[in-house]
Amino acid sequence: MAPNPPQPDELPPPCRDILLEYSNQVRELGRSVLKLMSEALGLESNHLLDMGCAEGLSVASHYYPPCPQPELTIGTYEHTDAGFITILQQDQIGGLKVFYNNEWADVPTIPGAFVVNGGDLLQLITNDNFVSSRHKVMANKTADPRISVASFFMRYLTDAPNVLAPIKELLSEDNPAKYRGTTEKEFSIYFHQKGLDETSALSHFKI
Ligand SMILES: O=C(O)CCC(=O)C(=O)O
Ligand SMILES: [Fe+2]
Repeated sequence: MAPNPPQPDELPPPCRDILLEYSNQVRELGRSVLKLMSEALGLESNHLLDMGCAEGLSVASHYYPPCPQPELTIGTYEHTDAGFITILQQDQIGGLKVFYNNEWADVPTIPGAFVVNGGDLLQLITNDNFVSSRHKVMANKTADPRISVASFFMRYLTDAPNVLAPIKELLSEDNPAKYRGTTEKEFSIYFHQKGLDETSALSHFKI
């Protein structure tokens, strides 16, 4: 949806208007979250926005059919997201788990609430101040399918002028940069080549 939005007639008519409206609204929400994250890091509130963290947006809808034998499979394999943040809307079915305090925890379904996952590029530019969340989706035996909408903040496979590296204000002699500089394009190409597995794309960029 950004920086190169589709032509409306490229989107399926049943979700055309709502998808365009949703992505505008979710982009605003993402901008607010990124401002709060900048402040939490002790930076100017526009710092992450000025680095381009809200310039790219891809929206993916997921449909997980009910599964008669969920113990034999998985909905989405464990992974971290590549970008800065992901704003996720899940329905009431549940099944999303996040790796927290060394164990897999259920992410409760709360009507009207969004889940915000930090991604690998956020971890890279914050030099591990924010760590990307490992998450996965379990298959469900429920009568209804599970539907989720994930909004990824990143310019995937797109030329972006800026080089991304750990933010200087967060570094010190005792806390040197842990990652080399990269671009959203280089990072996303590497992330996709690697595929979704338990390994982190970040190790490829470690100094
Ligand atoms: O369906 C979900 O709740 C999560 C999907 C997900 O992790 C992703 O699209 O990266
Ligand atoms: Fe994900």
